[in-house]
Amino acid sequence: MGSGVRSGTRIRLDGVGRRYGLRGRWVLRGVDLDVAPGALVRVEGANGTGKSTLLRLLAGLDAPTEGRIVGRPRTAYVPERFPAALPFTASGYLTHLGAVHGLTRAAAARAADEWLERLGAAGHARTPLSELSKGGSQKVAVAQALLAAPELLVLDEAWTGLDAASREELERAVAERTADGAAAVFVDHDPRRLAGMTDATYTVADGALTRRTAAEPAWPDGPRVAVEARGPAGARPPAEAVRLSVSVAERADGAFRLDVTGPRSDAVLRALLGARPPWHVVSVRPREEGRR
Ligand SMILES: Nc1ncnc2c1ncn2[C@@H]1O[C@H](COP(=O)(O)OP(=O)(O)OP(=O)(O)O)[C@@H](O)[C@H]1O
Repeated sequence: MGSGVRSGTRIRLDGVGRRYGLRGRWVLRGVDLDVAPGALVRVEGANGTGKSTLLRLLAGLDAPTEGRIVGRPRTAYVPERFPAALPFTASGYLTHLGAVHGLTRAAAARAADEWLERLGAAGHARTPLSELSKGGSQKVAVAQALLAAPELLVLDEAWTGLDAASREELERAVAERTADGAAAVFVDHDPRRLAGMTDATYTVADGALTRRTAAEPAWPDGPRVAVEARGPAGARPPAEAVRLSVSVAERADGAFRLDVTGPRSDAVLRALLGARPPWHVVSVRPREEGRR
């Protein structure tokens, strides 16, 4: 699925405030946030603190009451609640949206089928949206967001209601998008969601947004994978593979060992195999405990 991330597609919130109603309390105030291409950003906070408000602003579905939003990457959004009562089948709806995003009808239909397949919902392609289960309509919500390879993916509790396999698939899809240079901002109640991959975590509290640093190491412990690969004589591994790895070491025999967190391993392998000339992947193994 193509990447198509243009350069200069960052989005920045400058002193953004939002309140509902003229005299409503400020849900958010003085929020500064810069989301660069390729960044994976987690937003957390207690219930009702304004996480969804922030995500809707990022998605361009809502406008700030004060302050400004600079930059508008091609954006896709998975809402907390998906309006599933539209008069379409799953595949009809996705094809329609794909066409709205600028795909030809044939390409849109193909992408719709591919995403439904990846999310384990191919059997529901012809099911009317109104007849889908909660999990089924969540898969459609996720598929509509991934369909047109957005430059900014905004996910509000997008994993809620998905089965284990499609939760993993969504993590993989987010890893693929960010590896392709897209940014992603997500809220999820599970602290392990995309652990080891997030570039920054922000907390919303009392209307303010604060970057969390000390409590979260950049590369939390988690299952890791050691990839051994060999390239042309004297070459360093492709920059993209290095960027996505926790560590890179050259061995005496000239092969490289890249330590990677589980969710990033596919993207690292793609970077190695997609290099010109491609790298030869010698082995991919779970990394032994105690050798971190
Ligand atoms: N359209 C709206 N009109 C009026 N008030 C709103 C609207 N949307 C949100 N709010 C209020 O803004 C505050 C923040 O809501 P928001 O949904 O952004 O929080 P949240 O952190 O996402 O909450 P949760 O974790 O429960 O989803 C809440 O007090 C909510 O009632």
